[in-house]
Amino acid sequence: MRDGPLEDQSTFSIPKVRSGEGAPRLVPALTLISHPATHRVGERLLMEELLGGAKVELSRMAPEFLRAGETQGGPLANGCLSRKPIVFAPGEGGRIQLFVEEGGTRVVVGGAPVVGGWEFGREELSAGIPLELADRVVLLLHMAESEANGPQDSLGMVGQSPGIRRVREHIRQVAGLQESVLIRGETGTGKELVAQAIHDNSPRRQARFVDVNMAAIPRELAEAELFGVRRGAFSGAVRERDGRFRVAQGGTLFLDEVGEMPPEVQVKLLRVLEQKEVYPVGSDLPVPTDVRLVAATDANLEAQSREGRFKEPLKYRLAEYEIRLPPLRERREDIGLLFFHFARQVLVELGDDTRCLEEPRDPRAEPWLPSSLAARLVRAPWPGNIRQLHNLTRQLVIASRGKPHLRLEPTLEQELGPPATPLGRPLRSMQVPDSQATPVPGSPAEPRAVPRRRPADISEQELFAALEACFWEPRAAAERLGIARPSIYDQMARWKIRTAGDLPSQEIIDCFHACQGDLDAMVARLKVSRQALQRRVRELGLNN
Ligand SMILES: Nc1ncnc2c1ncn2[C@@H]1O[C@H](COP(=O)(O)OP(=O)(O)OP(=O)(O)O)[C@@H](O)[C@H]1O
Repeated sequence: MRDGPLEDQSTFSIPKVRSGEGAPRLVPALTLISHPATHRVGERLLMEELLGGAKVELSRMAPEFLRAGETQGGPLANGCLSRKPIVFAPGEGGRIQLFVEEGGTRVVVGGAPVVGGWEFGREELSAGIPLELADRVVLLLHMAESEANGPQDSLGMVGQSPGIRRVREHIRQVAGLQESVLIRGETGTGKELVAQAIHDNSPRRQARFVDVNMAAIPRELAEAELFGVRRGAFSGAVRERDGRFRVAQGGTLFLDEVGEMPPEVQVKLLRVLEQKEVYPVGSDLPVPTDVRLVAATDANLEAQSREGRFKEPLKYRLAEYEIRLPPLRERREDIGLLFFHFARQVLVELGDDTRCLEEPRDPRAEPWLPSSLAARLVRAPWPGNIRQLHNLTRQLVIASRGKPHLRLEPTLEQELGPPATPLGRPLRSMQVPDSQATPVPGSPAEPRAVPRRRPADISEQELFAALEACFWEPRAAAERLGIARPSIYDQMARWKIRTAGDLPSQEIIDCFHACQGDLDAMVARLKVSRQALQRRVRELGLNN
């Protein structure tokens, strides 16, 4: 009796592009999914410049890729990539353009080589676009959160995506407390791993972590399993038996698939949680209990409550703190890291050589994980989430034993979805726009997707919305609105929208202290261009 697919139950804690105070800032980014030096996988390049209207050039030599929260990294540095850069440029309406010169690095997107100019839409960007470079390196072009505060202890969980970083923060916040925790997320997203991490980081770590899967216990035995049995309580009960509560005394009891709990057991569990004592089946004598409860579900408990199948008060008791796990399709940037983590595990387990995970001496050698396969992994639908990726990695590695490269057997084809679906569309112009230069009005050489408009026709709301969507960068907002760049400043003055230059020094100083110097937090509060604000902060000597 499982609910169908969730109504996006596990996703609502994942930030979308939002604005306003405290909202995460999304920046176009490139994350390494596959690289012949597999230890580089997971490093990323944030392309902040695109938000400010400038372009980013990517070659073998520059720029540097970093792991989220770290400050030291390096360029792609693979001999098969050209020194001639490929170029990323901002398009209209949040789109991103890619320019590949002939004779430079070969780039394959959606199964087809890109030559000249190409453009990707916002929806494609939020799903993530794999770019195969020179058949050696696979990058995911996507939107990432810019703020990642320092390296994190993994807590046994692989991944650097904002979703998994947030889950780790939740675990750290709640582990040391006594609160019950409800972990929600689709099947295979790692709920049990989170429960274990909570226990391992709690003061109860020396006592037991007891795991009960409510879906695996026959209904009629559920009560006895949890609360124990007194001898003679029913015809089969010849011996006294401790329930799971008793076994977990002093430790953590993990109730997996809690939505499957029979209603009569729900009532008893609620009483146990309220009175902190259990009644074994067939006994009137309460036994005091000291157990921390962690529960997990992929079911829609709210719908079950409405239908009378799950006691609402129990839901509140179980969810004194709630953690939601993102599905894998919303953290595709972690797929490379997870794949190589599982592949290493399997190789070690099989006693096989792990040298295939090191950078080959010959830079022309094909990588162990072919780029086209890495690109397919990153775009697959993954309804079974990390468990499915784990299983598929195992099968791939085992089926390819003794071969120089991983090969996708026809039996695994179906799991990954269609081999290559087209992504993006070609641009009419092959020219990289000089995005730093002021465009010549009406120049026939510059094709424009947004028609030119009279600045006076732009309403206050429209101007504000464009600035907000462009993270308060006037230049980008002007492009978006289809007006000349100098005009946007006139319009901002007309509607009394402040620029960083208009802010009184004292306001900047106060905000700097309130935000503890976090520039992104200041931008969210003051609603002005980041670059310009940074200049003011520097001029005021606040950085020192
Ligand atoms: N972040 C992660 N890093 C490494 N392995 C992970 C991660 N998340 C999940 N896994 C692995 O994926 C598999 C499924 O995880 P887990 O059993 O915790 O999922 P679940 O959400 O509890 O699944 P279900 O709802 O089906 O019980 C396990 O092998 C687990 O070790």
